[in-house]
Amino acid sequence: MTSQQLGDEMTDLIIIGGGPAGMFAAFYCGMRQASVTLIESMPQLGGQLAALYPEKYIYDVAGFPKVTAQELVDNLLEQLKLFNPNVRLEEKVVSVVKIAERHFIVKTDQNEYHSKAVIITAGVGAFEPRRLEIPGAERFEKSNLHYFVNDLNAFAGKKVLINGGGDSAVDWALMLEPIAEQVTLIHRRDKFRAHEHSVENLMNSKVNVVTPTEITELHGDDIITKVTLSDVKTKETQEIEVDAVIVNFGFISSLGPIAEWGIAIEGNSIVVDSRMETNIPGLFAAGDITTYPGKLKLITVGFGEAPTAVNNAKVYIDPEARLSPGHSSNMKL
Ligand SMILES: Cc1cc2nc3c(=O)[nH]c(=O)nc-3n(C[C@H](O)[C@H](O)[C@H](O)COP(=O)(O)OP(=O)(O)OC[C@H]3O[C@@H](n4cnc5c(N)ncnc54)[C@H](O)[C@@H]3O)c2cc1C
Repeated sequence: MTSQQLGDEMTDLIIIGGGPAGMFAAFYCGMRQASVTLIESMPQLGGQLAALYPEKYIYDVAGFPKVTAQELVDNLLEQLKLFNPNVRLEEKVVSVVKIAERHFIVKTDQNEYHSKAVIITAGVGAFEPRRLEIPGAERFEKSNLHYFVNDLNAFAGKKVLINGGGDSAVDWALMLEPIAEQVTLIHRRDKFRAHEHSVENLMNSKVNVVTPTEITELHGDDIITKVTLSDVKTKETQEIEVDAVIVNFGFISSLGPIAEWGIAIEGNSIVVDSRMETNIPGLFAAGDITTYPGKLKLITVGFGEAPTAVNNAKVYIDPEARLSPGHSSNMKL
């Protein structure tokens, strides 16, 4: 869904953050025939749902008695594809500046975008994986040190070392075990935090589980070829040969630069009015990032705030436009 639409081209809206609120807001732009660029710092859309709890069931989204977080994200993706918006992944927004009425400049760590209005749906801030704290480790991030698994088959026939003790680490180990030549899972504690059922499957699988162990050295020039593992208690070390290292220590998030954009902030949240507009006209916000009296940080609330923000942004962009979108059931798609 990504496109090369970059630089000076002006869109009606830029949406910052591709969690559920941002995804639904981007879809809703299509409902109002507003052009949009959706920018997300992670390699995937879905926000907290995809990053933190993809396998968990959610019970409080209207119309879904029970849905896993990933299924909800997949459905949002399908809905989003209806209008095929411009989606920019792995770009972190670093600044938003209003240079004139109906003209914002949004800079990411890679590009500069222009739009008539902006909606911030940045949740608890940009997510980043918690990284391996070994000097020089970052030089392998472009080759075989991974913090995400997007394609299991990329590890086919390989010797894979996975480091982590939560659900993702254990799930990846179990999913890769039949595909990879060998899977070793290490964790610095003896006990895994993952779901008991997954841990039981792990212990009955062919995954080589080594605990309490941590990585102390990565060897190789452009790619990691060998890893030194150290027993956390005895400090005994061993070296193992690897083709790939996958680290899952969870994610960290922070409001980061958002706090410096001149927007009224209360605690870690952006103050909005009943139009979901911030103190800067034309700059709106929706979802977990917002605050107002009685605010609830729930997916379903973000799903309501997103259309409110888009419809009001539409009026900001074109004061002649109607606020009310009419009923979607009257549309012919
Ligand atoms: C374990 C867990 C279980 C939960 N269960 C439920 C539940 O059952 N029901 C419920 O209603 N809610 C639940 N929640 C809360 C729910 O996940 C949040 O309310 C929801 O994710 C908020 O959506 P959002 O789109 O506002 O923000 P987020 O999901 O946080 O998404 C924000 C996105 O913006 C991106 N971003 C931030 N800053 C930038 C930037 N500068 N540049 C680019 N991208 C940026 C982030 O990377 C992120 O992907 C749960 C939360 C957790 C952690």
